[in-house]
Amino acid sequence: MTVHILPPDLQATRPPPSPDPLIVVEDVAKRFVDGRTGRVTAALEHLSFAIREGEFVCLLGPSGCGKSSVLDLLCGFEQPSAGRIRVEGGPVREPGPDRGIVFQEALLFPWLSVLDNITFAPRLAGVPAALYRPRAARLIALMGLDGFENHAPYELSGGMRQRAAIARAWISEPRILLMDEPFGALDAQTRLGMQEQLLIAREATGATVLFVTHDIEEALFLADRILVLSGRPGRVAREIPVPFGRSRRYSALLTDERFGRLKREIVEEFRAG
Ligand SMILES: Nc1ncnc2c1ncn2[C@@H]1O[C@H](COP(=O)(O)OP(=O)(O)OP(=O)(O)O)[C@@H](O)[C@H]1O
Repeated sequence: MTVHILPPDLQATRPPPSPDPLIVVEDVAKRFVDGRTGRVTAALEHLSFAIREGEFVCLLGPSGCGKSSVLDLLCGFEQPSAGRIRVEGGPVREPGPDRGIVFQEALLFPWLSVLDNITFAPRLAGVPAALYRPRAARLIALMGLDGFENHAPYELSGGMRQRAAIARAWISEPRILLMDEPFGALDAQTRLGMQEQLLIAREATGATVLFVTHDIEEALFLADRILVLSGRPGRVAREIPVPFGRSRRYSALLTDERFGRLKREIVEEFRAG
């Protein structure tokens, strides 16, 4: 896959990073109550972490440990049962343009073209076409979707649909990108290309990324820091700074002895529960 470098006009114009964390999660619990039976499911308990501006953090944990619930809280789809969540210093009450979201399924509107999907948010917000059109064109090029602007989502491959979903999340210049296993449904080769493209785009935009995955190698390849969640109810069992710097090649990591060591350590952490 061609990897495009983000052009300067797509680089977000932001104030210099603040020394205060951009995202703060403090002793958060999330419990779901079944309205019919009254049964309570504790998804998260005593969850605390902070993320600084510009960091790429992976939330890594086994299935069902509450990873998606963390993103739902940060998006504002759900409210915590206990504890506090602050984004840019304020509480999260609802979804907002400061937080772009990419789910495992691309969730494009099937009746809209690729271009109309990507430009959905600025059109809804009444942004003039002269402002968002050039930006959309560059994102389409960046994501390797040239020539597919007028295609419907069903005419795209799974990888292309996901790239369109990322472009849609990125068009509003979100300060934070929340990604829930976005490459989980892709084949290994497409996935690798997407991961490399994401790292380049993140580097160029300076966006803060919280990326949920259950794939240890994916977390080690992408993250500046990994938060390993415990089994349900999820809390941070371990925090791992990733020592590979920002310009990464997957092939180089595979021969790095630290990669194998960290992978073994995380596997042990999973086994310990
Ligand atoms: N809306 C909901 N109502 C009731 N229970 C829920 C709801 N959302 C999540 N849960 C429960 O909370 C727990 C954590 O779910 P969550 O989807 O956050 O885990 P996850 O780590 O993202 O899982 P996976 O990796 O399998 O997607 C699970 O036991 C799930 O059944």
